[in-house]
Amino acid sequence: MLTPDAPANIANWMSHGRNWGEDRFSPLAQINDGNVGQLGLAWFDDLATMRGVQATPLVVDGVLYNESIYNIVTAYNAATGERLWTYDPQVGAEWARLACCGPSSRGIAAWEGKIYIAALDGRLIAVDAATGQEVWTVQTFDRAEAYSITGAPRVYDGKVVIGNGGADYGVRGFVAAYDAATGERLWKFYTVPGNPANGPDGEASDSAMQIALPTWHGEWWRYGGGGTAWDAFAYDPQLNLVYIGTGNGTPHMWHFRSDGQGDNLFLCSIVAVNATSGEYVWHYQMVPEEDWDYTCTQPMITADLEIGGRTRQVIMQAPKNGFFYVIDRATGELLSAQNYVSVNTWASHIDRATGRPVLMPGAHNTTTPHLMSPSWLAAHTWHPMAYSPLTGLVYFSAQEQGDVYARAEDGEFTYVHHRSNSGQQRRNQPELRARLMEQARAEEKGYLLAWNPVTQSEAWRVPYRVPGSGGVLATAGNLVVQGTIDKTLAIYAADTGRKLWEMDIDQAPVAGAITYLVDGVQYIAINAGWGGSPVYNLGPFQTSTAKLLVFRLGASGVTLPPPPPPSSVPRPPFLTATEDMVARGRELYGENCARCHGPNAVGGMKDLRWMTAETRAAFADIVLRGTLADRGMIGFAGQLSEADANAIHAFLIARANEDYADASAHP
Ligand SMILES: O=C(O)c1cc(C(=O)O)c2c(n1)C(=O)C(=O)c1cc(C(=O)O)[nH]c1-2
Ligand SMILES: [Ca+2]
Repeated sequence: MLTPDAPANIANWMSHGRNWGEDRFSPLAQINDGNVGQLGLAWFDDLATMRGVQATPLVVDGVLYNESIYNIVTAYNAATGERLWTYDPQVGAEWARLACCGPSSRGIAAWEGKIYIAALDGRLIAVDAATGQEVWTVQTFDRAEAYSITGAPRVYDGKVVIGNGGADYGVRGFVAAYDAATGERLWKFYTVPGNPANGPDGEASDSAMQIALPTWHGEWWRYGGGGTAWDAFAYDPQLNLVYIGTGNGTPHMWHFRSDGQGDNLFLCSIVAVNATSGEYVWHYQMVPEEDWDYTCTQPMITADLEIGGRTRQVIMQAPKNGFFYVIDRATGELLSAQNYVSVNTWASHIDRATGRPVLMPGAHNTTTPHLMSPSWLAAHTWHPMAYSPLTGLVYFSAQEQGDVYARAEDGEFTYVHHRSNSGQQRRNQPELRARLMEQARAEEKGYLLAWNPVTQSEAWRVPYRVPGSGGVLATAGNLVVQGTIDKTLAIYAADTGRKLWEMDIDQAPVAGAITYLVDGVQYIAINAGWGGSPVYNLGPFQTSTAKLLVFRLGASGVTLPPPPPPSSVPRPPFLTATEDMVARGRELYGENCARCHGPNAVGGMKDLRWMTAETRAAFADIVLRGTLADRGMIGFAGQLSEADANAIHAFLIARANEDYADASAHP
């Protein structure tokens, strides 16, 4: 059986992180630091969407499998770009509302002649890799709950492992494994406990809930509790362990979720489970008392490192909270942890003896607004990370991006099904809030970081203008490949960070690149489509559609279509609403709109500051009655009133007036 790790598989990119340890390091070196200057565009495919495309393509034996938005999968001849088949699972556009950051998927899985698609609406679908014909489909979650899937499935030992998202709305996270041949469910592992009155779930490997239960208080199960495994997994076939990265709690505010008590296992943890049974083996919790939408679903990489004169089997992660962790992957013991960005609002350090963060005074949320950096916007989020065993360095997109947090007053928080249930309030002390927000924006940084996991120190960095650059690939050609927020694809020397090659592509890829070999020729491929979490740094106008780009040495003659001319910035209407109404709109915007349209209404998949007069006239119809539902902007009539929509519009007009002079100067 040809596994992703097999040396015979050097030409392929068969699994999400290339191998089961997900190091995103390719031993291919035909394209290298000596000749990368000759890299040119070999072929591309226009994905015909303005949404972010986050998927890592796969390549198996000369066929490239790619996934666009709404889980549409296309197979290509990997050398020529000829389309072989397309499979569209027909995901309803309304599911985009339950995906915080767009209807994108981070990828697919391949195994024994099948391609596995984890659809946004919870279906796990196996299609024939040769024809794109559906083989089997199972529904992985209850469609009445606020779950969605954006993460890539993985196949380990003939089992398809898949998690889900939804902790920002209110669900109970779990991971399940299905027989890759038949779709039969083999195990299910909950990441947080359910209502203790209901007893164990006989269908799940539930023993770990006895460990988790004492760490929860109050009535968290009413809200689901969270802990969703929405992105990263890794697998060690010798230890027979599947590593699960878990997410934040629901509601975000610890005070409302768990009466402000307890660690709340297994939120923001790595949990190792037995690959055969789904039974708990060990856990390490990065963020006890989770209170900030910090997630530990970030990419995990296994490696064998020389630490203190011994070879250690480790798993590494750089989660949202800004610390880089090196953990023994057999036992879960913390070997080291060091901050890779400035973290001085959350924790001073991680105590080696207890493995716990030493929180800064004032880190936990109160009703007074305070600035947290890192914030939910993440010091590093799902963007693929790479590790080169040749340089011994880990490469990832790091950023310093704070945000203002304050929790609602007691009695002010009411849970609403299918809605963002953060437990925050965005009204108190608006002047303090505005000042902190300004400070956060002024302190923003984004860079490509090369990190030594043994010494826990920075090797080099490439600073960018702003946060928001993409995933990373490392190769034996001494290359590190990254899409940048400056709308380029860039390649750096893996040992020094020196820039070797860069191309304008009029798109800022957030996804990770891959590399593969067909008929002795090495290619580099990447999805270039900007969107997802830090959705606001590209400026008000994103111009080109998303594209799959494929490069090789010496390619010439293939050029991208010229970018459409930027549209001008429409002058916003005068602000006539009261301050109170704007404040109410700010709050509603933060709870309902910010995840897609950007914090503080900057950027997003549609920048709402720069609506045309026609869109403004139709605002309530769009927001409440879903007149743009076919584009994924579903109506919020169940959650918002006419007055709410007007308040949100007033807030957007206020924001547009604040920023108009700047935006019209730099369209
Ligand atoms: O709590 C969750 O279940 C959940 C899910 C997702 C997701 O599925 O994309 C994200 C997050 N949280 C999240 O916290 C986050 O920052 C985030 C960024 C992105 C993205 O696609 O860029 N997704 C998600
Ligand atoms: Ca989240």
